Amino acid sequence: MEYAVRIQNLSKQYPDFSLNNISLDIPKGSIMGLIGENGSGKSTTIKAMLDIVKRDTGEVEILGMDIREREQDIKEEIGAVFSESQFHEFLNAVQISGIMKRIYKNWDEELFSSYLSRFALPEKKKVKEYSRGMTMKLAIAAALSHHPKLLILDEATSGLDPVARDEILDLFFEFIEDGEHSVLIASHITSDLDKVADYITMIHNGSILFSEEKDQLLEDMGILRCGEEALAGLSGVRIVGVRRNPYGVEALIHGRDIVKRRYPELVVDRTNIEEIMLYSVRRDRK
Ligand SMILES: Nc1ncnc2c1ncn2[C@@H]1O[C@H](COP(=O)(O)OP(=O)(O)OP(=O)(O)O)[C@@H](O)[C@H]1O
Repeated sequence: MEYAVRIQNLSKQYPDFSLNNISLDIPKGSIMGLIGENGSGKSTTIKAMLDIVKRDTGEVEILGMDIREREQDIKEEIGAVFSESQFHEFLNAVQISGIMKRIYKNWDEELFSSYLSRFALPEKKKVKEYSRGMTMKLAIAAALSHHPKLLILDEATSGLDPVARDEILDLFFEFIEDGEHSVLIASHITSDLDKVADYITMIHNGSILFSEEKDQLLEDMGILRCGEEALAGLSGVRIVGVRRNPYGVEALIHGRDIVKRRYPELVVDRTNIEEIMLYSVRRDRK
């Protein structure tokens, strides 16, 4: 398998936080969703991976290149969007295009202009007169207009309404369609990742809880609703987290198939990324 990104044992120590031995691979042509609570280390992972903050340990290979050796070449191949606005608020889209042309060898004015029309972004309006959603769309348009191979988004869709988000998600599908382009999205909007991600990595307290193929994860895991006794009597099933209510228990488990086969009398429902995230974190807090 070819990889767009390979990260091995990436660590970064801040006075009150440490990112611990993060290892993760993003196969070429796929969308990786990075999830985790506020402050879990998603942005630090992205920044350390891109050498925006200095990492303490670890190896990072992007599109087969070492970021420390070929930073400029790699930056030409990456489109990155962060949640904070990247453009000076007194600029308009035309002026931004002029600046980007000087930064990126492959800057494509026509492509940028076509994204502006597609997202209904006025060319002459200053960024400060844009809404938050418009600013995010502008940043995504700019990130895509130098023909990057890898798109990295850190909470970039959170300011968008559901219609605009859907539009952007469609764009991501188009982007990876040829198998040569890949996307890394750090997002709290787990429903977006349910829709588009091929892989999900969850970070918790600076460490990776899991990094797996989404379909496999959703196929394997399930929410079991039963009584305390039935839960205690399960075998061959790994319990990730449990919620108790007056009527019984709800547990996130690995091995939905095993439950169905061995315990046909029990109810086990499909789950989604949001439940996986909530139960995984609650386990830690019990
Ligand atoms: N420059 C810095 N100096 C010191 N601590 C930092 C710095 N940047 C981030 N941190 C700390 O690292 C931890 C992880 O922050 P990070 O921004 O990576 O989390 P996140 O998962 O992206 O959170 P969110 O979902 O809120 O954006 C936090 O405790 C934060 O205070």
